[in-house]
Amino acid sequence: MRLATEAVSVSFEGLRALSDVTLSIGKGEIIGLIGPNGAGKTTLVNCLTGFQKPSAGRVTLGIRDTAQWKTAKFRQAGIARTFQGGRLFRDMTVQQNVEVTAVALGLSRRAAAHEAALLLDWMGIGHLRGQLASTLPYTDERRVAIARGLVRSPDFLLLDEPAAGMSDHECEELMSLVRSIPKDHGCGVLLIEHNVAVVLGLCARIHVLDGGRTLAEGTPADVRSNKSVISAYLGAEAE
Ligand SMILES: Nc1ncnc2c1ncn2[C@@H]1O[C@H](COP(=O)(O)OP(=O)(O)OP(=O)(O)O)[C@@H](O)[C@H]1O
Repeated sequence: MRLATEAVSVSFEGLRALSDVTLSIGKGEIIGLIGPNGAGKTTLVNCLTGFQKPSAGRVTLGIRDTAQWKTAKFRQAGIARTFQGGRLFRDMTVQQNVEVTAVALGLSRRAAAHEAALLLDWMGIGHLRGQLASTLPYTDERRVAIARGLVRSPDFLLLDEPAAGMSDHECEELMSLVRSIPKDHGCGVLLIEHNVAVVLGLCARIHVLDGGRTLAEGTPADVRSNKSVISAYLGAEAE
């Protein structure tokens, strides 16, 4: 099963945020989504997760067209995401933040508590269970957000710049967890990440957006050698 956009376009009052973008993610794959600020990366993730309806084109999950789906249905159907800001419930503990998602997705309180504990341990933050979300450093906030995304084993997890603002070391730690998500949780991952070297090292395929359009897509080797990517975006980093 694949999660896909087919020729998706999005316009905001005349501004073309996305034009004709076709992309797909398979279960078990890690796909990188890169591009300069304003390229349309978050808008594409919003389309894939039901937070934005395309102005044209389709978003499909397997053979299902999602056009009539409400936002909540995407998560119930196994498409999870994180947000740039983390979006935790600040007055709840770390454990409660994960539990409420599990309850919202149909687990009993008891099963939700169990699953939350397992996921927090997997993320390496089990010891923070009782801490209020408002007191967390942003590195741990992002981990809690990913744990929430993994509740009830989604088929796809879309991560919107989970490592933004992290040090190289923190980013490396997080990316080694991201790398093991397909194996340990059985889902496909789409990763937005500004550090091109990280994406090239982690992702089987990479999609490059620029000004809302697909500039290139392919393996890290394809992207690294693509002339328009080099001149428009990668510059010296690709040399
Ligand atoms: N709700 C909205 N209303 C109007 N314009 C929007 C809206 N959301 C995004 N845009 C515009 O659409 C374009 C694409 O934005 P988007 O956030 O998808 O880019 P991005 O690649 O995720 O950027 P960044 O790397 O800065 O997060 C930008 O010009 C942005 O200003």
